[in-house]
Amino acid sequence: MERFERQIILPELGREGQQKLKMAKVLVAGAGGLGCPAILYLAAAGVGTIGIADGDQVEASNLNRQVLFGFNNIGSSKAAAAAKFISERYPDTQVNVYDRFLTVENIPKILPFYDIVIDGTDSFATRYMLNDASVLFGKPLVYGAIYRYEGQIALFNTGKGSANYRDLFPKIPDSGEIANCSEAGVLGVLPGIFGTLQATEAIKWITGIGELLINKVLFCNLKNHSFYEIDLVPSNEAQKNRPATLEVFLKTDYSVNCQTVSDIGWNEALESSNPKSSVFIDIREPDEIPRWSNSQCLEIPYGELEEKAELFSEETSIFLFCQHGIRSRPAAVELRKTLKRNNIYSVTGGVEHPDSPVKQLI
Ligand SMILES: Nc1ncnc2c1ncn2[C@@H]1O[C@H](COP(=O)(O)OP(=O)(O)OP(=O)(O)O)[C@@H](O)[C@H]1O
Repeated sequence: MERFERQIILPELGREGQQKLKMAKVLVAGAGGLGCPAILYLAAAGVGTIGIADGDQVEASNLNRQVLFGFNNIGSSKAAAAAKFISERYPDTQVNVYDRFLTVENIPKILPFYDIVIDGTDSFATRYMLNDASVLFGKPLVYGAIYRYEGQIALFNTGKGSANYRDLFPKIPDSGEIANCSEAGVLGVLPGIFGTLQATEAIKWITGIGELLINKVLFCNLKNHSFYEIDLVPSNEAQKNRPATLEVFLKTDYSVNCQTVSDIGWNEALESSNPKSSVFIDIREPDEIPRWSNSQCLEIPYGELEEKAELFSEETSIFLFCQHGIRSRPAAVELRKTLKRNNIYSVTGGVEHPDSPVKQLI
């Protein structure tokens, strides 16, 4: 009781609210930038059972924001490392570890056990899959997403008339349209703020405190301190592609809907390329430096790419690169669509990547 004294004295929470938290079961999908702070504050607040699902391992580049991990965790399962962190500090929290990615096959066995789910994942395929599962199993979903200095959060699927992810994004974007943290970068505190807001929304839903973000999306931009909300109107039209039954859900291949572009690293691209059957194309503007003088590399700025790419035979693999790998991704998506073939790649990290031959020449 002493551990929760400061929140029990909150008039709206009290012993009753604390008991509700103790009885609550929250599933956190993804123990990454959003998931880590969410898990930490849920446990600190006294949520009785937390499920942590993630099939990934800790990398050094995660440490600026995934605050449950340190250098000693590099290479370990994120779900197991997060669970260890929590169990050591809050032995009164029951932690269930799912050290695997959530999929259409495993989520029907996991989700029904929980009261609410927090989405801390980073792929469209998973976001739509989690959303559709939460509707099918009648579980509220706390949505959160971040980009560079901005983020958004909402509470979906709390019952009849409550909007879900498909009302916010009816059309699944091509994965290349929007960069993720590894391409766009992220200030570590941003997922800290949004993961904590997600935990807050879950705690409010469990205890019945305050107003919930139902049919609303909250946005925040850290650069100019703007916090604002928009209304979200549920629509039947947005729901037409959502599997209506468990049977259809189990057969849905979410990764097919999210068209993926094969990103390729410099080392793999260089190894698999050969002058007769592949070409590297620098899609930057001519004044961008450093340049790569290599017989296998052509310089075709993004704007001229579509018309000139017709010149390459179907067998030629095309490796597109730019400064950081941000423009080459949508360029590869567009070119794959135009030329109707898949042997077109975006080289991860562009010329600024440490493995890039251009960087190594400097
Ligand atoms: N289907 C899924 N089930 C469970 N966890 C998932 C699923 N898809 C993605 N995740 C996890 O969501 C987390 C998202 O974290 P975050 O956005 O911070 O990115 P990251 O993948 O850890 O790092 P980076 O994008 O920099 O490589 C990751 O740990 C990832 O493994």
